[in-house]
Amino acid sequence: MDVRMGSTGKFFVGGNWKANGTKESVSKLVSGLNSAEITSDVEVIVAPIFLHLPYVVDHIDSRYQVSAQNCWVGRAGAYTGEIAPEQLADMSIPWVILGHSERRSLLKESNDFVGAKAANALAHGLKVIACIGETLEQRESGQMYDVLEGQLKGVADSVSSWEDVVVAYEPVWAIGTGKVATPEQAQEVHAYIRKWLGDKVSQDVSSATRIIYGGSVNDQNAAELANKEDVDGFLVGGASLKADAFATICNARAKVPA
Ligand SMILES: O=C[C@H](O)COP(=O)(O)O
Repeated sequence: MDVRMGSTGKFFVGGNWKANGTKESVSKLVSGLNSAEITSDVEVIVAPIFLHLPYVVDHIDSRYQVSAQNCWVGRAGAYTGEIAPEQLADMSIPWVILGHSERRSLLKESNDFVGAKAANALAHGLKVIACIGETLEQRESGQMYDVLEGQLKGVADSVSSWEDVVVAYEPVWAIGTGKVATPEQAQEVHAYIRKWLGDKVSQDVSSATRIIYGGSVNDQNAAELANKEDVDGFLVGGASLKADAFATICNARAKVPA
């Protein structure tokens, strides 16, 4: 087993459906995924909106796991509009995406808040895809590593066990823009994240934690990115809404010559 590939030893691909979908389109997407050919060497997660979670849990093939796109920072209770991690667990939802840049920018989620949510989700038995990433302005003004470190520290300060954490590096400038990071850019940042985990958390966590890339991944560019040493998978937005394209992305590592 490749020790970098986390406890399951598998390449990891998440499909973040964001706030997309109707009953009809989600039903078609689930059917398409159920008949897609996907290598067994990959762990695949799909993340519909809260409303569609029960349908997807009930109808998607067991080759896929289901994720929420957010959860509350505390327990269930008087928090209007929120959904607590134990409620997701009760609905057989094993994963949650936290700290996505759309929530950080649009909803002003801070590094500490994301870290607290991650710790709370883990404490209630969920697995966490923790997202980090810099804006173009931050990259071009030389602040990229400070920004990434602040985001990593937000998680590391709150989380004591990393076994059920996947880190998603998603440069904001690449999300939904069609401007994918080059394989070299992705590798450079993934290597930085792995080193940071080794220096600040532990070598074991650094070796075992999967670091996945997100930002304009599609069926054309996935294989080249998957070939990079520290790219352990993908978090896919737009292309995850098409079953064929998503299946190709899921199989991207399998297509890379050893
Ligand atoms: O969570 C997924 C990312 O935001 C990437 O989205 P995208 O593939 O549409 O660029």
